[in-house]
Amino acid sequence: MAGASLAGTALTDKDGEFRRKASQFRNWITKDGEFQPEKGRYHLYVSYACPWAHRALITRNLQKLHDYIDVSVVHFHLDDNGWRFITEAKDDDSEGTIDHVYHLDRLSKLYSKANPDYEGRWTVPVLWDKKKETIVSNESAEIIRMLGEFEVLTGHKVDLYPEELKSEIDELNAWVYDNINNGVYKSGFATSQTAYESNVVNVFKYLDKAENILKDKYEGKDDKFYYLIGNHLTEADIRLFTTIIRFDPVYHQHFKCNIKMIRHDYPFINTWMKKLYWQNEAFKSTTDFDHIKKHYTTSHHSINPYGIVPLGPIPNILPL
Ligand SMILES: N[C@@H](CCC(=O)N[C@@H](CS)C(=O)NCC(=O)O)C(=O)O
Repeated sequence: MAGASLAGTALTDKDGEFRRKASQFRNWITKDGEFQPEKGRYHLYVSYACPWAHRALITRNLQKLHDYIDVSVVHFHLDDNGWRFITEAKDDDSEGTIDHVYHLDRLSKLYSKANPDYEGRWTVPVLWDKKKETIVSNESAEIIRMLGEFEVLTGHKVDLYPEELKSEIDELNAWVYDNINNGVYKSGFATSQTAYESNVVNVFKYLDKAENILKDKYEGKDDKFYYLIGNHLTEADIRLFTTIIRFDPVYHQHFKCNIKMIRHDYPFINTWMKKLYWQNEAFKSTTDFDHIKKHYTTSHHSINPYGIVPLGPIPNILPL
């Protein structure tokens, strides 16, 4: 399975449907477990293009972990051998960074180091343990929760999953994941008209649902808060944001999610996204539209064989 073509067809089942496989490294950082929070022990491997890795970058930023967990960024272009790193350090990260830990040229080699028999896909994000030389987790949903454990060292914690909101967050995360986060991929990677149509219609059904949640809360109010759940920024906002910020620039055309646009048709989601982006540095500083656009449009050859990167929409996100 590892190395299967990202052209699209090898990712779909016989019925033309894309079904995402479960992540395989599922350890947890905990105060008194095998993987304890320690300064400098862990390293985060990400792609700036990837919505799942973007969750981890936003959360690292919100939890103020810059001095605790370093980051390596893969090149935006993904090929049949997976993600790669640039091998000579450069002043900017427009094409990613070197692998700061091992100077590897391929992410696949990191997975082999953790488990030589690994047969899954070589995905980002990866939370790497430099002490045990293994992968703690390659599941973004769990990585963003465990970053909260560093509170014992930093004395700082933004509670993104507060006790009293847990069930509401879980409920929202579940349908957002299946129908929106993963829904855009199911639309874009579909290799039959039927699979595409049912998935794309479904994406918009659930965007409508998210729009109505925000509308019910904020219509007619000039509220400084603008969050999906309660009056708090929670992981639910982070998890929806990383898909919505990519929607007009990429998913609308590249994944053919073009029944509506966020900026024209979803005023409440658009305001919510713009507030997060323009008013919270953790969201803006981790969003790299160049990596995002170039990654999708140059990596999926069956969707865009010549790898032409579309110029629009201009701008990628509207001002507040
Ligand atoms: N369930 C994983 C999914 C991660 C994932 O699919 N990442 C994509 C990038 S957006 C990837 O690395 N794909 C490389 C490949 O499939 O070869 C998570 O949320 O952490």
